[in-house]
Amino acid sequence: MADFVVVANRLPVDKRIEPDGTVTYKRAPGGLVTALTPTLATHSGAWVGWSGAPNSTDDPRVDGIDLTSVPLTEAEIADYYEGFANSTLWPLYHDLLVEPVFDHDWWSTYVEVNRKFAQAAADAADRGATVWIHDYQLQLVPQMLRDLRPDLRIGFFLHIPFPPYELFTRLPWREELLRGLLGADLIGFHLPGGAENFLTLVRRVLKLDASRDPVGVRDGLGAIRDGGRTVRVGSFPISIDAANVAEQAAATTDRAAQIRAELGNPSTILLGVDRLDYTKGIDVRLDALDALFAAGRLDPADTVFVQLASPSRENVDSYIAVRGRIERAVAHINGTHGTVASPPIRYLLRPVARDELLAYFRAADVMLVTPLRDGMNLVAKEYAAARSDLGGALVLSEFTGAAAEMDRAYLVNPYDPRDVQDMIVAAATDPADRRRERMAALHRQVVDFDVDLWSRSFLQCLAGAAAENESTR
Ligand SMILES: Nc1ncnc2c1ncn2[C@@H]1O[C@H](COP(=O)(O)OP(=O)(O)O)[C@@H](O)[C@H]1O
Ligand SMILES: O=P(O)(O)OC[C@H]1O[C@H](O[C@H]2O[C@H](CO)[C@@H](O)[C@H](O)[C@H]2O)[C@H](O)[C@@H](O)[C@@H]1O
Repeated sequence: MADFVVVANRLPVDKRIEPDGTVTYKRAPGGLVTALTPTLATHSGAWVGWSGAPNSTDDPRVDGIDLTSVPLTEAEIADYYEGFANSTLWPLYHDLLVEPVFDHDWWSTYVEVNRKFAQAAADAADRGATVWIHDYQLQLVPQMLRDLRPDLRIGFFLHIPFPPYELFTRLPWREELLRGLLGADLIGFHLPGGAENFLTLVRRVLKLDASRDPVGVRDGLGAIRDGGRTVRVGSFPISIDAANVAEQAAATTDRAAQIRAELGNPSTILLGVDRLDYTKGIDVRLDALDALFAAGRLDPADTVFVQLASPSRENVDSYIAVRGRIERAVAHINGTHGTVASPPIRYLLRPVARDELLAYFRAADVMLVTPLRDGMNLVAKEYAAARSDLGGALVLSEFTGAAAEMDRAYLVNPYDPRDVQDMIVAAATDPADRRRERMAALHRQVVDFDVDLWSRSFLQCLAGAAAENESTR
């Protein structure tokens, strides 16, 4: 039994089957696992999640963490993960960038799968344990778990934007989702705006007494009175292990120089690093580069843009469509502005090893992070952390959570093509001392506000909120 349990859609491990048939597990390098490893290591920690493959029941122990697999059938993966989570909630919570699908069968499967996760968490948690539930895939788990185990301290964190009343209330299941979340003692969002949207929804849809004061960052929590309990609501912007990224990136100097040489030593290397998702605005930056080459504002013979894309949710129609759009744009730009020997766009559709990624960060003169909407965007923070040499420049969409903290980036409105073009040119051509001064501020920001602060501040507020509820039980 564990006294600290993380519940997330995915387990934090990569499973490998070796050529001789033996199975090995390696800790996945994701932000969440990095953030929570210290807490998991100092407690008897457990992690409840899905392996990413159908019907997996392995429960390995990796790096001192007990992993509990929630097995999902192929039909559940289709209806819960690809369906309700990523074809209904994901587009609805990301400003309707594609049309969400409202399907009652998907909803039924979402309820059933959330129940499986709640039961697995209830089975893993010791008496009075702290359980931290993550993200939009599991919004019903807090209340389901509270019904099963009223003794637990329950926190919930949403990693994606939380929409305003006018969008959220399109959901036929809006009351059930709000009620599901209210099972937590503390509900965390990246930004105060998400927390305030939630308070408004609870007041208007559920007619509960919810505070109206602005929510602060890691402070100034909102409060909802629900029967005898108080549910606290706050803003906790996630970050990265910046010191570690900086140290590892500094060790890639040789490889970074080699990358520049492999690309033909152009004057300017631009870089994009993303999951292949329509929210990330990969097409926004490609369109801007096409226009800049056509107008002669950037020289395609002396500029290279490297887009490293990681395949994502490949069975979902909107992801198949965005891949097609991006690949057509890459072919169009190279065909129009390049030569056979030196195409200005280099595009890779597979995940890149961590060290290699850090070397690309060190090689890039300009990092392009142009999402149309993004809860946080850890790539922007990784780039700033990697540039302890104070080189490079970050072009960052105002529609990312990261923009709220990284205001010394070259901020752009991704919906305004001219603004994106102008900012790319400014980031590439501003005097070196101005670029350096901006990067120094960004680097300091990510080092000072790291992922440890994120998890510590959330867990501290959770302990306070839960103790308050326990004292009135
Ligand atoms: N092509 C890639 N190869 C390797 N890692 C990648 C690639 N694309 C993205 N990543 C990593 O995945 C994570 C993405 O996190 P984030 O920017 O917050 O967006 P999201 O979680 O929505 O994908 C970062 O840690 C980033 O380094
Ligand atoms: O699990 P997948 O379907 O493969 O998707 C990967 C993750 O994508 C989302 O990430 C979000 O969380 C990041 C960290 O807080 C944040 O920076 C980013 O803006 C979000 O998009 C998703 O929320 C995770 O659940 C997925 O595991």
